[in-house]
Amino acid sequence: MAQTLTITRPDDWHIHLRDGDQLATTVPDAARYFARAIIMPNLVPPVMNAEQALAYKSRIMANRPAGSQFEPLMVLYLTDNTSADDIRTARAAGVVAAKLYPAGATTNSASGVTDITRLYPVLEVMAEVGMLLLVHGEVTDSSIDIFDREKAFIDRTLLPLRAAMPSLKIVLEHITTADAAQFVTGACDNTAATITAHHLLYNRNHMLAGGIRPHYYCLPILKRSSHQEALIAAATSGSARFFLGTDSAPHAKEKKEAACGCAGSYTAYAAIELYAEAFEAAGALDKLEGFASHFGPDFYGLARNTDTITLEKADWQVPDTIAMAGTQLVPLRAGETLTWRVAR
Ligand SMILES: NC(=O)N[C@@H](CC(=O)O)C(=O)O
Ligand SMILES: [Zn+2]
Ligand SMILES: [Zn+2]
Repeated sequence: MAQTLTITRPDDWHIHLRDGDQLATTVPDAARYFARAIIMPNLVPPVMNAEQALAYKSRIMANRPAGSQFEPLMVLYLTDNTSADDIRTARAAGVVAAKLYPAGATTNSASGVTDITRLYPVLEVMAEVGMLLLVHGEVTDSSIDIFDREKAFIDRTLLPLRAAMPSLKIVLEHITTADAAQFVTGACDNTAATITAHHLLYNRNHMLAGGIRPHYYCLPILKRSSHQEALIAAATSGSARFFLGTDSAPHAKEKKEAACGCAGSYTAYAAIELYAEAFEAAGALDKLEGFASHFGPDFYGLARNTDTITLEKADWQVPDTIAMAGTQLVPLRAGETLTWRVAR
């Protein structure tokens, strides 16, 4: 009898589904067993208002597999021009959060925010109407080393923002450093973070030692192993401030394997399987359910899912590529073996 693990059905609190024909690949992958997912709004052009969020949501729903109950949770993309009215209208339309992309920080962030302090009145309204602030936490200052950009963002932007806006719920997305884990642990109760599977499984040696591996390149960039260890400790600590967000971010193979490759790793095809591997390696499989299925909905003020999924220990080979909208994408761990799978 294979080892099995049954947990409350999980949700993904950070995913990129892209748009158009790409949804035919990304939505079924996300909907395999996640009940809900926070849909990142960094399309081109971005999802900036309620109308665009609802239209995007219906394009996602149109790509759900037959019988799927998968629920996309929509997010607004903050720009310098986002108004209090945009927030109120979006909240009334069911949008749950707004995303802060410092302008230029990551994929499709060109329309992002140049100075967050000028949006403080808008953030006040978010706190008032119960909309969360999701943050890509990196400075864009080119004089700051890429490996230090998350810590610099915490010091320069997040600490003052946290102090100025105590009643705003803030999720620091895809954290990559011990500094970020410490910030979240030490901040007020309205503070949480998502952690990706790849930041639990890898450090920058995996990306750079013995050859450059572009499919490990994502932002914020993988850090040294001491940071990886701090993330594993946070994710497996049982603290309700840390929960699952894959940051699965598909880019076509030729856009990754290029002289100037795009940032983002595709993990949605095997998300919970990859997390199970990381938690098992840490001797903490008993902590996976809280991280994957309880703490996210608790922080968002949503009900936990009531049904379950079962993982089983069984080797299987990851395909070399996955077809997406007339291109191929190379999933993280392409051609390698995974040791967990979701039982049917
Ligand atoms: N994580 C990434 O490296 N890329 C994401 C954007 C993001 O989440 O920062 C993408 O949209 O490709
Ligand atoms: Zn990001
Ligand atoms: Zn992301």
